[in-house]
Amino acid sequence: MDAHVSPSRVSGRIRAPPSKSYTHRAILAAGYSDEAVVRDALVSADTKATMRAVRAFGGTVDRDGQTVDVVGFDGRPGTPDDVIDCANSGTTMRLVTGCAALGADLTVLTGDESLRSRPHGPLLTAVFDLDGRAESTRRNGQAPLVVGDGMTGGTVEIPGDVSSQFITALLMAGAVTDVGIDIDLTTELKSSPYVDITLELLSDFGVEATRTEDGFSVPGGQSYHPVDGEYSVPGDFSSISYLLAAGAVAGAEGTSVTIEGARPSAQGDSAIVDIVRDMGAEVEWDEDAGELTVSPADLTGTTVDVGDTPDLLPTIAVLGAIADGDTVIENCEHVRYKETDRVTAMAEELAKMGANVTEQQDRLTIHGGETDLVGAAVDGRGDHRIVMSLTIAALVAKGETTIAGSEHVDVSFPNFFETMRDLGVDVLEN
Ligand SMILES: O=C(O)C1=C[C@@H](OP(=O)(O)O)[C@@H](O)[C@H](O)C1
Ligand SMILES: C=C(OP(=O)(O)O)C(=O)O
Repeated sequence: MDAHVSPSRVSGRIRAPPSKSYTHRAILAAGYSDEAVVRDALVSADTKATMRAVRAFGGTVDRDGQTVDVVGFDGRPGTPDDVIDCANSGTTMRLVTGCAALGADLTVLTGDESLRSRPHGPLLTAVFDLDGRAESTRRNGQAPLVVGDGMTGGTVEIPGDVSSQFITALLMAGAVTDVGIDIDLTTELKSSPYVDITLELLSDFGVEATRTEDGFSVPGGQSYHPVDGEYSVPGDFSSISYLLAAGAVAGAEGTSVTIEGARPSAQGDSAIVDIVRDMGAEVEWDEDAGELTVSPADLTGTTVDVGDTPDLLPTIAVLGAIADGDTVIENCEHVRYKETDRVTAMAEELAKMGANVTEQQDRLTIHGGETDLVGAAVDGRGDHRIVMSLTIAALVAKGETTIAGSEHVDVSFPNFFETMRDLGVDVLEN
């Protein structure tokens, strides 16, 4: 599907979708438990993949709107009857690999073309080092994966600069091994707030896990029980980044955009609030009410290290293309390992709209303010974040922008275009 976006002014009050990262973890943690209810869950293509995995391991998952009732497999995943399709979801594939490794038999994991091109090698090696089996069928560290053979606990070394999801996978699975898992990082950890999300969620499910001098540690022999049997998912700050950016660059004069569902949590991507402020927009955050209000402003360029916040790169790149002066996005090599290589994708797609962008392996510089953005035919590259960020660029471009593959927003923000329309955006999908 294509989205045809005309220049638009936005204002009004909308609600952010629930967090994808918390939902994945909560559904899988509920699977590891005997029974749990997940409230305010994100129901999207990616989180449905994690629900499928919990069912495949023998759990039941019943959904009524955003409430998900799970009867779990109580720490002992069964052998799936069929291959598990993780679709486009890296989080599902990595976290489910940890779980599948506990099984006495084998599980086969696959996904779409994008997911089958993403790296899993360090996690496969870690499972092998912990006496499980985890292999890439093509022996290149990429899915399809064959995983199982009863991973035991112990100490394992793993690099932290490919994906923090490997750490999350080992911590979640390690809690139900006999002896637990000590993880020693052999490199700096990228995306580290995502491990904080894991530690926070594990604690809410009654599972102890800690940071150590060398990495992380989870004792074994634990069981998952959420307080009162329930867990509520907070709003998603990666999704909020598009809404904040829309309000900052395309707000109707004298109006504002208010975003509900912006409760503080461990999400590193809440850094978008300070980034937008640094660029010159006025943002008020009522943390108790979970409400963000942003007013339009002329933005100026900034420098941002995205080591902890890779998913913000497409949003920051668009803000930079609209702001005056250079915006420098540093420490972004790991953003190349996502649904697409998002460093190249943003450089090339923004260039189609007239932006002047310099791409380096670990850095993206957007030379803003040199020319106005112009509407163009751009490609979302099958990547939800590329589609959503280009939509924000289109709000202020001269003329209509057509974004190919708009349906991919269903990965993390299924009602993205409805929300845009509610804010006053002129968009047609066909
Ligand atoms: O654990 C998570 O929920 C995620 C971790 C991050 O990935 P990496 O750890 O691979 O950088 C992030 O990009 C992804 O969208 C979600
Ligand atoms: C990279 C992302 O997710 P995942 O790794 O789960 O595919 C994302 O949502 O931007």
